[in-house]
Amino acid sequence: MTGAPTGHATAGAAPAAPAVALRGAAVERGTRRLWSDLDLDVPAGEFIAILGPNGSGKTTLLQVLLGLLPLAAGEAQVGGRRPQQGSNRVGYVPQQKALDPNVPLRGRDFVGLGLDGHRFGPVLGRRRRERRARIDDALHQVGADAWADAPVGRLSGGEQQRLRVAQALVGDPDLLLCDEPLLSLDLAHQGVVVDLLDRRRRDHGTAVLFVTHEINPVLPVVDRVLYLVDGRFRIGTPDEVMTSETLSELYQAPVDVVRVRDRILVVGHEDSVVHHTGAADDVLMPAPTHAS
Ligand SMILES: Nc1ncnc2c1ncn2[C@@H]1O[C@H](COP(=O)(O)OP(=O)(O)OP(=O)(O)O)[C@@H](O)[C@H]1O
Repeated sequence: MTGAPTGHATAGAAPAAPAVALRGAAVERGTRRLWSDLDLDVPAGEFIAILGPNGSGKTTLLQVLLGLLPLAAGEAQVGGRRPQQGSNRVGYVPQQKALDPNVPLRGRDFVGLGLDGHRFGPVLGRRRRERRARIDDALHQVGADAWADAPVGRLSGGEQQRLRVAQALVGDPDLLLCDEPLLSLDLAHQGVVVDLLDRRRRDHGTAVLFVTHEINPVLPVVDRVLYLVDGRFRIGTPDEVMTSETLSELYQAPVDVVRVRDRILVVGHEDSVVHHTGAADDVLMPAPTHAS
């Protein structure tokens, strides 16, 4: 199932290469094929949530698009080119790992790592001021002005996570790859980050691939879902993919999907593995046998 792209490319603009194009793509880790035959076009401005249990290959897909891992079969393009390591057109929010408490970087240094040297050249005079202004703006967008000069290793997990988002945005990317960027964020700051990414894709046409175990915080902004389970996958709108029938087929076990107001609750049975649906749902849903 493939839903119609609902991107936000500017009307009247010359047709551009999609932000991401995958054709017959397959990935392997060691001797294990994680998924194959994946076709996906992501136009400018589209917001795609990537869901699936632990180990289904969500992060691996981002690594392919970052040019860190070759496909085992098929083709991948980012902005019409083969994925390249270190591309300044791609912003990346990696899966969260606490930073070393002694890392000798301030918040603004950490965000500045998202700007490449080619574009700014020697950082002197006007360029230096321009660079500083962009970093300040990125810090401000994630509400991190207060710790611009604080050592990053001493910040909380959520504060560090907001700096990672600022670092991904500061380079003005065409594609944002986000690996569980809401982890460690309280509900208010989850909303800040989701609104920021949504504004970014609407105003600048940045395509967003957003790996998450929790669909509800992004449900209002998601165009399509790519749901990966044990080599099987579905692509489509949330209404197409997030159904009992589709998820039961993917998990090959009974899964109930229930809509409660504007939220989706996913309940697994026996050995099926389902994702959490967000802290606010925990009171509403029975605990699954396993939850990723
Ligand atoms: N560098 C590596 N070498 C070998 N196997 C790897 C490597 N990185 C990941 N894997 C394996 O590939 C599989 C997919 O990993 P991946 O990180 O893409 O899953 P994921 O869907 O992002 O999972 P999670 O929800 O736990 O983050 C896992 O079984 C993992 O153990």
